Amino acid sequence: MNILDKIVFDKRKEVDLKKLIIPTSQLEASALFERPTVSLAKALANSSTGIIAEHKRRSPSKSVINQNLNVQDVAVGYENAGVCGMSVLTDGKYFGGSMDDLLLARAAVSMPLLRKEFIIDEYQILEAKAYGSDVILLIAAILSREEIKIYSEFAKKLNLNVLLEVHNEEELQKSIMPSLDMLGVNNRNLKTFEVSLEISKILSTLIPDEFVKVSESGISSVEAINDLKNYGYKGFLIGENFMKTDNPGKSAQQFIKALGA
Ligand SMILES: O=C(O)c1ccccc1NCC(=O)[C@H](O)[C@H](O)COP(=O)(O)O
Repeated sequence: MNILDKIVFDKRKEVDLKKLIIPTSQLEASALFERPTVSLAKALANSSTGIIAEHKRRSPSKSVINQNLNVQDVAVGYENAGVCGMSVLTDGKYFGGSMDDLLLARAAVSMPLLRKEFIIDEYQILEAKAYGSDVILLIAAILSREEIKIYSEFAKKLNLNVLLEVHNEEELQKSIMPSLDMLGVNNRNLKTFEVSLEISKILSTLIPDEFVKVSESGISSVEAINDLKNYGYKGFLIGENFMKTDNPGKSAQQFIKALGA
């Protein structure tokens, strides 16, 4: 099994267990379920910087990145830095995240929040909404076209934005459909961890204009962003580059200042 297979294997067990503990009726009754959501796609389309900053304690590829930070401090720092939105990893086993991270971030900021998760069940989309998320991530490598359609249409009914993530042409071709808001190209191969920004450049011409284009992973320089902008990218998801520092908000602020957009 590669790492993605392992994550999905564990995720199925986790979701089955959660369903027994918190029924969907309880998720739907949560106060945040009625909260009007904020569009990340619109924020990116109207931005000249396009940064989506991530909260990421550890990862399968890098092990520990930073376990010493308070998620609310990180969220407020990112918002004050002027990022367009924040990605909150909620997977516990492989990334050290939690649903509480999402809830705490939601309580601290008003910018769009992306639940960064391995979604394989509608239950997780209800959970995302109940815990204050504005956006869900769907990963083409772990979903069929039919599942992408069902989950993205379900998310749209809940007024959530959908970011669909691909890593190669085959994943992109099978995924294009009107119920997506943003198409993200992950520069990291989630099976081998190899990172190349060239993937974003190669796939850029195949992404229809109606979708906001997002480049994800391995981005650590202003030069890389300025280069990717030439390929039509409006969003840039950055995790480790900010999270490896003592003050991710300040790092994001300096990065955005250097972008000078
Ligand atoms: O980051 C990993 O090692 C990883 C491994 C397996 C599945 C997903 C993984 N990462 C999720 C992400 O897509 C990134 O956290 C995100 O794009 C930010 O990447 P980076 O700026 O390189 O931290």
